[in-house]
Amino acid sequence: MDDSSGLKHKELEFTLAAVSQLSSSSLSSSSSSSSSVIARFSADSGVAELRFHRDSEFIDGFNVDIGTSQLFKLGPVQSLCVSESFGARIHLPNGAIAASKSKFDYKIEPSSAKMYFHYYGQLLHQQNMLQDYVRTGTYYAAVIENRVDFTGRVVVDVGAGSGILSLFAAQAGAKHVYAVEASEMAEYARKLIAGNPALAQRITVIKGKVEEVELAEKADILISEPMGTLLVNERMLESYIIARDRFLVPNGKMFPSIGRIHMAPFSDEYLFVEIANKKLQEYSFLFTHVNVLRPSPVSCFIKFQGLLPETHLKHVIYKCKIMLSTPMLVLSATEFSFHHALINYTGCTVDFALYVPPPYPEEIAGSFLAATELLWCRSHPIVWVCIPRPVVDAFDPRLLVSPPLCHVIDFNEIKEEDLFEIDIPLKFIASVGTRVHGLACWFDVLFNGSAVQRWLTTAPGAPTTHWYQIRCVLSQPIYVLAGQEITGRLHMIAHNAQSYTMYLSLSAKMWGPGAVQGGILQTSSGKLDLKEPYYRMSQPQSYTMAQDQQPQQLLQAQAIPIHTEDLDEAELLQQPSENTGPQLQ
Ligand SMILES: C[S@@+](CC[C@H](N)C(=O)[O-])C[C@H]1O[C@@H](n2cnc3c(N)ncnc32)[C@H](O)[C@@H]1O
Repeated sequence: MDDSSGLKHKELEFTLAAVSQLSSSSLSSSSSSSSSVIARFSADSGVAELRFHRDSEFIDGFNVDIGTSQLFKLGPVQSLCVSESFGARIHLPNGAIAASKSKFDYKIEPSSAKMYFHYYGQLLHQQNMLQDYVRTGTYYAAVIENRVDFTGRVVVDVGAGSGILSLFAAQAGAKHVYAVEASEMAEYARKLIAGNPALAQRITVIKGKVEEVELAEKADILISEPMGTLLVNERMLESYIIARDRFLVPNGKMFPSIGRIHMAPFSDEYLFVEIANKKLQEYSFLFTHVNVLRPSPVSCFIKFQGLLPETHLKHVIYKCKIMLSTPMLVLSATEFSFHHALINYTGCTVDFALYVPPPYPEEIAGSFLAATELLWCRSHPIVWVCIPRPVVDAFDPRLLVSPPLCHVIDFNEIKEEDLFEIDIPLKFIASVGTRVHGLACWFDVLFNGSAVQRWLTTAPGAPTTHWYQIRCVLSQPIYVLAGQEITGRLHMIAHNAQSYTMYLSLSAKMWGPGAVQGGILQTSSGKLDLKEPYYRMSQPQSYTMAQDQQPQQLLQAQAIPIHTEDLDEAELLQQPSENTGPQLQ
């Protein structure tokens, strides 16, 4: 703020609707009595700050430097959370300043992060990725072929997992590799790397989040495998970008450096019918019935009614568990704690109890819960509604209705915030007359080495990876004729369960006479949660092509020839093996 405006010493004041996430020692007691807390923007000492006051008293110990802060919207209606980019400075009573939450902690729900790192802390899941020969082999080839980029260089392996990419980088002659891994897998990585003494002396495993750890030196090159389903699921790309900003020297290399999301409309009657049936089944139990009992404290019993197949039980309980630890963010005006989850499962009914101490919140809003929305209405206090999930499987590329278009994400250039909301306008020309049932998506990434450029692709028709492909099924099909234009939008909004809410709409534009008016004939839209896609692996694989029918370039891609003289090192790689079950990525 400049002097001439006269604003330099002014303060802007507003009363907080709710305080629930401030947790310094001095504020913790006020978390539920929000009405008397006032937030005040000030620019006293030239530093714009947000301060909190209760009963005219400045609450010492929690003030936010606006210059280094970010605003996060927690839900469509509810409050904004203000945080500092590099962790809030909490002034402790003894005068020390403690770094508190990191960027990761501010945007990711703790229960989601806990489950996420627990998943990656298990060897089974690392093994599943290691055994994806297309994935691991392409990384290996890309690193070994581009020795020139690694030799004598400092490398950071972002999210090192088992440490496999660190070993590749060290093999390619890296001066030193910092393997940063937040999960318990870091301990295994240490052991695995120690088992390769020739390389181990040039690798340091650091247990922690890339958003939080400090490194002794800057990196010349970053290597990482941050890709989730549809490239962006898990929101690990943001950690890759943060690592770039924290550790990489200017003009340093990123392996991979570019990601592309490819999209095309598809037609698949079998899938459409299957999903339509599944929806009926899910809705039948996701309409919840709520009884409010009034002992002290007040408890609500939520009963799922209707058909609950065994296969869904795990899913439902899992959701309940997510709810157990997350509602504080939504119910910012009140304490909201669940007493315990599952009480009873009798064939087709699941009950669980939750305690809601009065006063009841006026409104609950938000869609941060994975695959669910929690809505508030007075007559039935809580309604839990399912958001459809996209489908993951390998499909025949002949199901595509038009050539794909792609959305490019340049890892060298993109800002972390650019990934909070991804908005892709869609425009296709139908190659055939058919019914369009949804949008098919896949991705690829580029290793832009100085010697060899290599793409890792998850395209339909290419050798299958553990990512397969993803399909968003519309609630209504759209009829198109060959040559007709299909327009639409894929709008993805990141949520704090490390994934995205997807808003998809597809429309068929008028074709033939009258087309110049640009009229829309039919449109179909839907909302999906990318967090836990439906793995359709129990179904017979829709796409199985005999070896002799495969295009030559695909067979070549599967073999992943490595252009290097160090073929003895290539022998370290295992042979391809089967992919197993559902996974995060
Ligand atoms: C997809 S796995 C890849 C593992 C290994 N690099 C590989 O290619 O086999 C991603 C890994 O990154 C770790 N990870 C995710 N986010 C992280 C973060 N913010 N800081 C540190 N590690 C992270 C996960 O725990 C997981 O082990």
